[in-house]
Amino acid sequence: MPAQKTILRALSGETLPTPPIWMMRQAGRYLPEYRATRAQAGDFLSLCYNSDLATEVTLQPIRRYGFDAAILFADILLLPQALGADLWFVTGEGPRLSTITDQAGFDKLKPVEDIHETLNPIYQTVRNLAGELPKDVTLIGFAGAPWTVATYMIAGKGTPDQGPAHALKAENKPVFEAIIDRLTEGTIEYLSSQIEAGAEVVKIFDSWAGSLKGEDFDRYALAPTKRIIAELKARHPGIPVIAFPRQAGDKYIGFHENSGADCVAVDDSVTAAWVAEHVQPDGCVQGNLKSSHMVTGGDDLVRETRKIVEALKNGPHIFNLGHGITPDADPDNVQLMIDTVRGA
Ligand SMILES: Cc1c2[nH]c(c1CCC(=O)O)Cc1[nH]c(c(CCC(=O)O)c1C)Cc1[nH]c(c(CCC(=O)O)c1C)Cc1[nH]c(c(C)c1CCC(=O)O)C2
Repeated sequence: MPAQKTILRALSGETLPTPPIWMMRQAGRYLPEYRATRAQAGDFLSLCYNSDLATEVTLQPIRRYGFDAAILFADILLLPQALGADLWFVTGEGPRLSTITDQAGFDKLKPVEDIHETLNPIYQTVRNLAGELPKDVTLIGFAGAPWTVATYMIAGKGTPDQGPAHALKAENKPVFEAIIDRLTEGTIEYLSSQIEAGAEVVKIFDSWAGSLKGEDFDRYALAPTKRIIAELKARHPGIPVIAFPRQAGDKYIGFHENSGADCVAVDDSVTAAWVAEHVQPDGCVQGNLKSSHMVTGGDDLVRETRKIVEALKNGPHIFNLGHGITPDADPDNVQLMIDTVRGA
């Protein structure tokens, strides 16, 4: 067998002497070179849809740090936009979308086969990256999980408790479930096209999975993710999938098997020792350093990084943060984390 990339080895269940490493939001505002390219593009969405500049910002953290994986530069909210929702970003506040709260709103969405018209530039970014990345670096494509994307489409913005989506689920289940289904089918097509363009792994971000409890979690976080993974693996045998049901708590236990994911990414609300005991026996895990260490650095960063590497060293592990790096992070702290993981 040819020597494989370290991320792919970990995803196939191999325990490596040093965990491979990449970082959520590794291309982002904490990097001066990202801010410069974003200014050149004009704004965030123009950057996402400009394949050349999106390729450039994806490569920036690879050049600067030599991460083991590159993640496509795009956003989980491009899919609702491709389905016909209006999308814009308010500086300092975040995303805004036209809202869907009833059947009439749902009926305005486009059919799934129409998404590619909008998303073609994203596939072009993937093709560019497949050609330009160093040969030991793995290319990760991604999408949001249906529940998380639906919370933005229903509220029209990010919400602390996903209240509007929970309300629609309670008051108009048919429309709520129709949105989940359309997103599930759209996500299958979107990720399938990324894989055809050259993504070697795909990740499903369910950032708000933790606000679904009990049966709701199984129905609206787990089941759509399972359906997406099953269909992707049927179409692209062997494609590895990372699932990130953020803040799933006890629902992290068994998530590999229940969803079909090759790797479960864990946030920082659980300890690495707990993950080693309850989640890693089922397969590769990814995580889970607190993002705030990228701001504060120092001995705490080194100690906590070592603790995670140590706790997860007896099974397949990809080192990462528990959530995205924040704009106020110090780029030198990222280097310190990488040096600590690699034992430099
Ligand atoms: C919920 C969510 C979104 N987008 C994403 C999620 C799921 C992961 C998570 O929970 O963070 C995922 C995402 N967003 C972005 C990526 C690119 C790949 C990466 O480097 O990780 C990925 C994987 C770029 C981005 N997406 C966004 C930025 C910042 C945009 C800018 O340059 O101003 C980046 C680099 C904007 C964005 N996009 C979104 C929000 C809420 C915001 C505003 C918040 C913020 O400003 O950080 C939606």
